[in-house]
Amino acid sequence: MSVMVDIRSVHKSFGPLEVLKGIDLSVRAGEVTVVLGPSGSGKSTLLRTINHLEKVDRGAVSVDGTLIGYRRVGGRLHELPEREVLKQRTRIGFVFQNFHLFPHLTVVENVVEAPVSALKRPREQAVRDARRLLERVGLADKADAYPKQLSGGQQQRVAIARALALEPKLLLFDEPTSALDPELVGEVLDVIRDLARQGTTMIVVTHEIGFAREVADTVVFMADGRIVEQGPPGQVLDAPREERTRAFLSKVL
Ligand SMILES: Nc1ncnc2c1ncn2[C@@H]1O[C@H](COP(=O)(O)OP(=O)(O)OP(=O)(O)O)[C@@H](O)[C@H]1O
Repeated sequence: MSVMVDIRSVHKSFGPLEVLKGIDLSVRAGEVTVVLGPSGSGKSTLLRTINHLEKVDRGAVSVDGTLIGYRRVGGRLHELPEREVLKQRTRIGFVFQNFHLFPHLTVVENVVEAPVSALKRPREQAVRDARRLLERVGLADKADAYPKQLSGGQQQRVAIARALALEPKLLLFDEPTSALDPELVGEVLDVIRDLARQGTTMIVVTHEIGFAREVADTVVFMADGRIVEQGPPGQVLDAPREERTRAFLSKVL
């Protein structure tokens, strides 16, 4: 299977605080990687470097064979112009904890916005595609509602449909269920589970251990800016080698 994400020796600091301290990670196409770790360990920052919402200080991030944000010229890295970064970013779907929907747009308009503006898709076609995607996440009947008329779980499913509208080669989820009431978590995880079954390449930051066990091909455990453990869920979740992983799992399980 081809490599979709290749992260090499990535370092990132915010002022004096070193948040990523040399991350190496490889994600194969069609696989689901779940990232676990205590608060502040660098999980969100890692996701944000993958679609270049954060620039790395050192190291390299490639997605589908293209260095995001950088170009290698004669062995040295040169930054890509912002326009090219934006173009690459449109092929990576990002689903945030707090949905980030446009409140003044209806559900279908939220889904249509990016393909029309970023991919220059004709609006009529984008609306047809959007309605199909809304059906896929179980929200066909909410297409003309506004976000505030939906539950948190429904809003998050709209956010997933919106990410899918860009036909991304990679989907990133940053704690997609942590802002939801417990009874709404399942409906969002069901959608992600379906995407996994269809072979969507995903990196999911979450504290949902049961979900990780069921869906992940690889579980990555981060602590203090480093990946301290990674492997199949049976290994990392059931037989962790690291004391920090054991302590974390005993708290969240
Ligand atoms: N833009 C920023 N400016 C300054 N510090 C930041 C910035 N973004 C993140 N940090 C700091 O970097 C560290 C890692 O943050 P990050 O959000 O990546 O951790 P996390 O593992 O995702 O945590 P959580 O589970 O709480 O979301 C934290 O100490 C955070 O305060």
